[in-house]
Amino acid sequence: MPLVGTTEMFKKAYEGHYAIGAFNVNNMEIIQGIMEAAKEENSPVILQASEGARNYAGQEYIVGLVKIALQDYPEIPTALHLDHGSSYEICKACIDGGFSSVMYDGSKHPYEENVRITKQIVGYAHDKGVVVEAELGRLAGVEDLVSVDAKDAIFTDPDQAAEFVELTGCDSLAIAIGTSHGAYKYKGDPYLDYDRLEKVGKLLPDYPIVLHGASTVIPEFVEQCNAYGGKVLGAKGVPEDMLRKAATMAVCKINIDTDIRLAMTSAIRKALAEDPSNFDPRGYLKPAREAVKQMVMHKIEAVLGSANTI
Ligand SMILES: O=C(CO)COP(=O)(O)O
Ligand SMILES: O=C[C@H](O)COP(=O)(O)O
Ligand SMILES: [Zn+2]
Ligand SMILES: [Zn+2]
Repeated sequence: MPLVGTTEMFKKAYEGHYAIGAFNVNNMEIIQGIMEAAKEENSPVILQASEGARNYAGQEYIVGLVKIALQDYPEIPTALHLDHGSSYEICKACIDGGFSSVMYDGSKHPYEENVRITKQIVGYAHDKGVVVEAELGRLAGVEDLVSVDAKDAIFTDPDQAAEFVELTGCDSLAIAIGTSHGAYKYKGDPYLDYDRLEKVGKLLPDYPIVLHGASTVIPEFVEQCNAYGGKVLGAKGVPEDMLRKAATMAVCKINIDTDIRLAMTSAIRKALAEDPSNFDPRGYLKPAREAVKQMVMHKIEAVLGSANTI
């Protein structure tokens, strides 16, 4: 099967009250680990590359590696997605280069400009059969969100979200309801604004919503990092049961990068510490790839609910 867009997988996920995992990829081992997990779980998957990933590996390497993975796993519906594209030019380069889905993240721009550029990208992408994710709202840390006013200032406004989708024609929308990127998401208790998500769902029926910044920062992996010389202190993520609940609502795509980073790095630290004489990269990259696989399998089972949906 060639790369697919996300329309079909999101439709099934919406109807089935589960979500598709979008996992960030930067190299061969990460792609292989994710695809092995998708195969084992019989689940569709989204491989996503950020601008940082494009700079690190090179766009053509990423596309090439994913195409080879597809030959190995032709039965797995797989999308290749640009994560947080910051301009029309970068989205266009990915569309022209073989991606099946792109995100334009205009959330830092004024609303009108976000609408204008998103619409322009949707026009180009749809002509080429590529789907577009957009973003509205700010994925800030929520430690200061004590008041309703503060939430309204940062989180996505449901009415504006409905208008934005109508104006731009984007195929999915990332919203801000309390998640944020990285390993340090909350100073206080974890929080997701389900009321807001429900309002968005009512105003945009049958429409796929995306959650960024949805890693859980599983303590076991932080502890393993730190036990083998790491220094990851005070990290906190979104509890998995909270994400599972969001996946049963309008959320059809859940983005996970940090948990894969922690899984890989803790595996590499452990392997190096346990065999200090080893200097063969395969000695630590093999357990790292296995750690990616196990993490993705765990996410599919505990968070996404997308196992056996092919
Ligand atoms: O949203 C993400 C990628 O776009 C990743 O979020 P995490 O940092 O929570 O893994
Ligand atoms: O949301 C960002 C993703 O975690 C990708 O991170 P990156 O830009 O460092 O590749
Ligand atoms: Zn963003
Ligand atoms: Zn993101």
